[in-house]
Amino acid sequence: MDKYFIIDFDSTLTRVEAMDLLASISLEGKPQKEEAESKIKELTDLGMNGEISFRDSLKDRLLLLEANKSHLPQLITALKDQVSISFKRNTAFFNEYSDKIYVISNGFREYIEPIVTSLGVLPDHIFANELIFDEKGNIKGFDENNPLSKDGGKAAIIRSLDLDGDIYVIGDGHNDYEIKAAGLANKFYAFTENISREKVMEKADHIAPSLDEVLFENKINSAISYPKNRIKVLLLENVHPIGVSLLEKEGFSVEVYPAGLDEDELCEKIKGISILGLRSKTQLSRKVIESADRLMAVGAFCIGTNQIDLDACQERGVAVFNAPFSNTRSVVELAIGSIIMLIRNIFDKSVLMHHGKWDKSASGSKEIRGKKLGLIGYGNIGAQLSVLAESIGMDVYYYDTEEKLALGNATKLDSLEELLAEADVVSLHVDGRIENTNIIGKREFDLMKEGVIFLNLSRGHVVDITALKEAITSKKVAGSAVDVFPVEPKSNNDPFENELRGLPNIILTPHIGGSTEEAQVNIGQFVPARIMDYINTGTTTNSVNFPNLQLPRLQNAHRLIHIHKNVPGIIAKINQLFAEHEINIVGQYLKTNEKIGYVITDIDKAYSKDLIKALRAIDHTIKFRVLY
Ligand SMILES: NC(=O)C1=CN([C@@H]2O[C@H](COP(=O)(O)OP(=O)(O)OC[C@H]3O[C@@H](n4cnc5c(N)ncnc54)[C@H](O)[C@@H]3O)[C@@H](O)[C@H]2O)C=CC1
Ligand SMILES: O=C(O)CCC(=O)C(=O)O
Repeated sequence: MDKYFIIDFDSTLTRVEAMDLLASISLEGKPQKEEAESKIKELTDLGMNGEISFRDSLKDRLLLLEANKSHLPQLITALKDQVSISFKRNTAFFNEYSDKIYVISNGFREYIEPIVTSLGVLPDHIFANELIFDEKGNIKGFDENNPLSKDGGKAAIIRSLDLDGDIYVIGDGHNDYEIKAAGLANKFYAFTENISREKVMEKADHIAPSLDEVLFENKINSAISYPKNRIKVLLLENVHPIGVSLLEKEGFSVEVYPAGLDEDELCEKIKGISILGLRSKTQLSRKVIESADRLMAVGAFCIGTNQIDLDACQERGVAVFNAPFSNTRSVVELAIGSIIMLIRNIFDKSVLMHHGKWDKSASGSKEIRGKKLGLIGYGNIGAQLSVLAESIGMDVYYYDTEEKLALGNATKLDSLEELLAEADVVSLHVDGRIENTNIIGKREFDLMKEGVIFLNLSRGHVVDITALKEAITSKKVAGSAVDVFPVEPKSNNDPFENELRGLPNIILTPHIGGSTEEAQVNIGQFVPARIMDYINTGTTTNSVNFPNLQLPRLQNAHRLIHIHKNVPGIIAKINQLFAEHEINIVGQYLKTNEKIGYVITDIDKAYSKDLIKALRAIDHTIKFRVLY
């Protein structure tokens, strides 16, 4: 059975309503411009939603336009730039299916024809209204005998065409739906790439956020390998709106959830999800990863990735990305602020003031100048804190399990014990790997100086909380700032339970070290960019569990992405298949880590389905995808 595609023009084939554009040209410099333009938009919407008769909407809009024939060339030039993005990239569809595509519009042939014929639509497959001009070229009306100037006009045209086959209507307006309502189409696709009209979407058989979606649904080759709207993204834990909007703009279907989810909830929610975004609260366990059926990438909208089972992700070919330095500065600033507040006992004094008590005294209150700051963990945060603390007069000492370059005048120490014995202020900046559980406990507090200030802004489980409580109670620790806890509430609505509550000179903060507007914007931009690079090109730069490969943009080629278990001989098998299928390789990139191999092969356009099947069937293949 032949398939015919009936395509609407305004807001479907082009991103705009041509009449709005004509108004902005014809009313340029006229005092009534703004008012007339908004009236035209309103009339367009009322007509498109089926709230007023189409003919009335057209008549009233034309009157407001005050347009002339001389405005049309400018309109046509502007419209050429406004062809919808997914239509622009699918010109091959217009060429291949030219005898099956009709553009039927209630707009005007005078500007529609030059645009759609340039895409490959045949002139006798264009049906539209026609303008009438007076002797001065002013638009004075339209041909009222044209069926498209009447309500139900589109259906009348289809009826007269008497097409022998299935009919698919693609449009954004109620008048497009009417073709289906009249029993003349098999399917109505509500096209939402440019505008989403609730009333139209409700009636659609299928929502099509792009032409690619229609082509994919109809098993027709499209310019991209997979419609983006089919890629579902789940963003948990209040990811910054900028991240949400970047992923939406890319065309993904994005769902947001304000809090974290527990394991069972997530096992359910993750079904069908291709990209998961989370922060520090959500535990992405092996069980969850094994419940995922489409997961391709995880974005940790934070630095730490200890909440994610990275091995399980790797074994399933799921690439994990984080934001390794987007909130570094924010944590450092909170640490500096906390040190000063604690060493002056400001918080307790402030609380007393709120209760009406004036306690002016210098006792136990010190400057930080000349005090020894001991940093445990000298990574991005530790090192930046080192520089800032030194610039305000502290002497910095650090201990790191890795070899790290001392910045400024910082002194590297060879053991944790040395550091604990030396420091007036101890600040923890290690990562949350499981081996770091309780690295600071009773023994370590005992090794610290009397009256030490102790900060943990890294991860809750690295400190034994009971030991810290005892150290505070016994006055061994004179002040402490704790931002992270072994158990943290899932959302702002859940209570905070912890034995540190109510102790003196303790700053408790709800895991907000990285929660500044600047950091969240940085993260919201950084992580989606990595994910989109990965989805669109296969690039894995900054992935925390995949071999890092920076790939060139695809040009006139197909990219085959093969993720496999790192066992000998896979690349040989891949290339043997290319040779057997006489495939010309235009570029190949390979990187492995201990567990997986990541092979990207760019090939000439021609390849067979058998090749793809054979590549997928290679033993130890974890994931395979094609990009074009
Ligand atoms: N409170 C908050 O809101 C935030 C907390 N964080 C936490 O801070 C941690 C550190 O962040 P970055 O400095 O960016 O990470 P990083 O990975 O650059 O640095 C961590 C450093 O700790 C060292 N290290 C690990 N275990 C150690 C041990 N047992 N003893 C001594 N050194 C050890 C590592 O060798 C590394 O140099 C993150 O992993 C995250 O858990 C990060 C951002 C915000
Ligand atoms: O802001 C968050 O949710 C987590 C911050 C954090 O701990 C991190 O970046 O590792």
